[in-house]
Amino acid sequence: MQFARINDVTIHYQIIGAAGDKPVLVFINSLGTDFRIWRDVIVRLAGDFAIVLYDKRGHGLSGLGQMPYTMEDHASDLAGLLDLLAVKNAIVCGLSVGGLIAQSLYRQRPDLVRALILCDTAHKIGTVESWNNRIAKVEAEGIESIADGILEVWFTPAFRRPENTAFGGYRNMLIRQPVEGYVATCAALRDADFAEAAKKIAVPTICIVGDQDGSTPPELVLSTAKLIPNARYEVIKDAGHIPCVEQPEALTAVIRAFIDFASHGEKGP
Ligand SMILES: O=C(O)CCC(=O)CC(=O)O
Repeated sequence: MQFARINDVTIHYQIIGAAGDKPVLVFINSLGTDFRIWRDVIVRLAGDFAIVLYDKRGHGLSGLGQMPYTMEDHASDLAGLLDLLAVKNAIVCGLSVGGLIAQSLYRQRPDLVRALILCDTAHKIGTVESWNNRIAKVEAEGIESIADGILEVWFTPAFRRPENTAFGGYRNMLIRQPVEGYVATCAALRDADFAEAAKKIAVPTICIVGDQDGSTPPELVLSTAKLIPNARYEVIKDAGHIPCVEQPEALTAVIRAFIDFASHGEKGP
């Protein structure tokens, strides 16, 4: 287990594989999850890449830090971690709020980013009203009070079968996140709108979405892909908001093909 002190917050991270001449791939998790959601993708990529995983502040084993949070605070934590690890020119893959952190990182520190994989995310997610309602409910009644509704957008009905033990495990992951970190990240989501910044992204980018994503549906993700010059767009079948859990094999294939394209200019997906 590895921990670093970045911007006065304890950040929990993991590195798999030494960089050497391998490309560095950074993964950023979504709201209410920690970096274990990437496990089934990582095991398919390890060996070919140096992989950096971390829990954003307020999630997993990372600390809470100063409230309130902005998307720029989250991105600054990641920049600090990559500086500490002497990583530059990484391929950065973010899921949902992780994708907004990736976009913010690119704005703050373009030297750290050589390509973007924006997974089940957008230039803007939700409305001020929807986030304020969620914040009020979670502050009053806890994360468990909204868990069933959240899990419906995270996963397809096939995954949500009661006998699927993984489903129960991911429910535990959600309801065990710290309320303060969850709520502060909801506020950062509420306040982030990267529509103008998206038009200025000048690195190879792919926008990926699960066909049954109830949080950032395909039409929203496509609208973001259309803002980003030359961005690719790919739909993962039979997946909700978290394809790295539900369809890791298909997602890994799309990631590999995109990296191949971004690295060699070959025809991607
Ligand atoms: O998943 C995220 O990072 C934010 C989008 C969202 O609201 C999904 C959820 O309901 O947990």
